[in-house]
Amino acid sequence: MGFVEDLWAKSGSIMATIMFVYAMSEKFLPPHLLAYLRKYTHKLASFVSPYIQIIFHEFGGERLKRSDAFTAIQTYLSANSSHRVRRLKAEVVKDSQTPFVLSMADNEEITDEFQGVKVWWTSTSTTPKTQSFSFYPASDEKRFLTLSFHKRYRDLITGPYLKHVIDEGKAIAIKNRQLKLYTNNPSSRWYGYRSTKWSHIVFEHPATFETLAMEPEKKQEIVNDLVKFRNGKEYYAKIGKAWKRGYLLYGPPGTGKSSMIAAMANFMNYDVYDLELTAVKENAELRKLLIDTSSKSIIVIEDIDCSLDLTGQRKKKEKKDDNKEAKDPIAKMAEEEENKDSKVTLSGLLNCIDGIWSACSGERIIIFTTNFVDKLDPALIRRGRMDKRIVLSYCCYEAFKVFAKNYLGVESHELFPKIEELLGETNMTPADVAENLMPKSINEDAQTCLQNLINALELSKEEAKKKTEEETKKKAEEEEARLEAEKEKEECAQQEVKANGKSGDVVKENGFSH
Ligand SMILES: Nc1ncnc2c1ncn2[C@@H]1O[C@H](COP(=O)(O)OP(=O)(O)OP(=O)(O)O)[C@@H](O)[C@H]1O
Repeated sequence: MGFVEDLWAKSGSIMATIMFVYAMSEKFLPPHLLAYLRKYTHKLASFVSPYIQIIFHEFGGERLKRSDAFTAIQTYLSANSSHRVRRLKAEVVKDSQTPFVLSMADNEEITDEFQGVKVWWTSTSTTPKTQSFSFYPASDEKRFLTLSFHKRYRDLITGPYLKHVIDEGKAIAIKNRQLKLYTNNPSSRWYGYRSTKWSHIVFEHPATFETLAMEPEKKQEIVNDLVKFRNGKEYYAKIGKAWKRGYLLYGPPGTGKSSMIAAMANFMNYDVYDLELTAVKENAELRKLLIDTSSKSIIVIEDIDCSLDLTGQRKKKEKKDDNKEAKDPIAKMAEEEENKDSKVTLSGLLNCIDGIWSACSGERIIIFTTNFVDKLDPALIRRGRMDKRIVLSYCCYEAFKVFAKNYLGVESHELFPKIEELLGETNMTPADVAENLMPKSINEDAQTCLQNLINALELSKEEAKKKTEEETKKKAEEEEARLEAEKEKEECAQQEVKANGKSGDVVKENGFSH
């Protein structure tokens, strides 16, 4: 049995080799001989071999788009077998974390195993002898992967194995991909037509949930929420809703809103789209930008209270700037037309989010940030639109401990109780705590840094006390001035009454005298 299995295995490998030889001969034989060879090799192969071959071409029929299956299989094979193959090919791949990606070189063969069944993969490329001209750079080279396996395992290999290969290939690609930070450019106008698009840079923010200073329970709650969302594909499909989640982050400046967004993006491995609403001139443009976002992305609208005013209209400032730009009469007419009803409004924004993403596949997160939650329109923050609110506030003791561990490598210290006490007595943002705790030179040890923080907290407490005293004093002075003014007013009124009373007497007297 072992011998037979081995024989079959060998013949599978031989078949793969025949395919190479065949592919190589494509390069050198004249076309009419090649046609014969093709016909008879296939006949012979199918007659003698119990092996099946599946071919995956790099490009589809139109050769415009690289086949997703090919890419996923190549990623899977590169990750699982690059150490087993002797000849590798190095390619610069746009979105990869590494400078180049290694994959199996042409005409190499590797063996894979699935549930105890052996399969063989070969990579082949052919260059037809053609003089035809093409616009597509890869059009003269055909590359394909061939999978060979025993026909006994047809169901296992064409079903579960290929699914496993493609799923794993996609997962590896996501893990290895380089995150991007997109920003929308101010839209430009060309004879009445507006156009806008995203431009991107590599996203390399170092913030993670480990570096984020906040209460551990709150942090865990957010992580759990994200994991639930990420695994929620079936759930969202079942309830018939778009696979999206909205977060509202609010808190004073320097409390970690941007750091939280970066930590979320790194944790989820999602691209970030930083949507600058003030650069968007009309709802149609907003729609286009939202449609252009990829799945597995976080769309961020920062300082929402500054981007749209409370009635949902765009800020007047941008409108003024826009007028300056529109000197051409045609463009001016188009702009006047557009101004009638196409401004970016709050309802436009919300409808875009609800409507477009219901029709788009893939998962998306939208995050609004604000320093002033009370200023926001209730329509924006109502449940369903903003699924979760996250308050980021002044630094608490738990958050300080994260900084102490990350910045100084200390988890306990005799100065901790003093810091806990001071943090309870004064409001200091995490940004300021981080700034004060960070060693200023290599000579500063943990003790010095903690003492620096204590000094800063005491100063902050002192300043806050002084400010409160000044405010109290100011209020008292204002109250005194108000009372004084009231007293003066009363005295004036009394004097007036007196004066009027006297003149009344004169009138009376006069009346009498008449
Ligand atoms: N909770 C936090 N955890 C870790 N680092 C923080 C935190 N809050 C602030 N920081 C530090 O302070 C700096 C400023 O924080 P960040 O930009 O995230 O605050 P923000 O709330 O977004 O501020 P703004 O409202 O001004 O944009 C960051 O570079 C980060 O190092």
